[in-house]
Amino acid sequence: MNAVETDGLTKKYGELTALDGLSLEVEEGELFGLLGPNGAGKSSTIEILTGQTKPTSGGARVMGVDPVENPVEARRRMGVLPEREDPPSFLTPREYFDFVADVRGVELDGSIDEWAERLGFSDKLDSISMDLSRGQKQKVMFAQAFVHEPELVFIDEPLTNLDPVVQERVKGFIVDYNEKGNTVFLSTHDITVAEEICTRVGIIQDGRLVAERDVDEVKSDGSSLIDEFLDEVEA
Ligand SMILES: Nc1ncnc2c1ncn2[C@@H]1O[C@H](COP(=O)(O)OP(=O)(O)OP(=O)(O)O)[C@@H](O)[C@H]1O
Repeated sequence: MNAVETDGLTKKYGELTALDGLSLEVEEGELFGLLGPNGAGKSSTIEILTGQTKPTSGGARVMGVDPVENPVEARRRMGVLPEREDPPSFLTPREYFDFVADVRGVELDGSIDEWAERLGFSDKLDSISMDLSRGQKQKVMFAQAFVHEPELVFIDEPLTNLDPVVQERVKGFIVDYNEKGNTVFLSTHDITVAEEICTRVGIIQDGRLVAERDVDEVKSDGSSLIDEFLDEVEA
């Protein structure tokens, strides 16, 4: 089964066309990277797939569910790290994780302390979230996407604001999570990251999918994703 499908997705914000008939498929078990320059439509795509906004036209399915018609059901089957969202200002990270676990119907059993240890925010678990740095907030948001161990995770620009040590840990975690059989759909403008961890990438420009590449095939052809990307984006 496809974990993600979109069919002719179009998204307009007033006069501006952010997505222009985007069709793509991601199979279960892939670590798929939606790669594209600033403003290409990556976040708009993820926002539709995760039921945060509706397309102007076209359709989508995630794990067989229509996220436009059934956003609550679709959200139950996925984890989401949105690009532009913070933990609630007046909750501590611990309180926020308790809330997320409650909504997802899971027991945390100390996993919060493990997450905090892994990503390096143990000393902030009981601080009010509004006092956290940008990167610390991002770590909390990254962890909340995984607490219920979803089979499908959307992560929008996962590494922005993170220091290099944490970036390495986050990349390693994403790869391990995918190797356990879960599907990961990430968006990034960082070609090096896509080449390092993704199994397949789709290149998006001006709201259209302009190319798809199997990352191992690109490497075994002796090519690099940056050359492929520049060819497509300049074309
Ligand atoms: N709520 C909105 N209102 C108006 N225009 C928007 C809105 N959200 C996005 N856009 C516009 O839609 C286009 C696509 O934006 P989107 O955030 O999807 O791109 P992106 O590929 O995620 O970019 P980036 O890498 O810079 O985050 C951009 O031109 C952006 O300015």
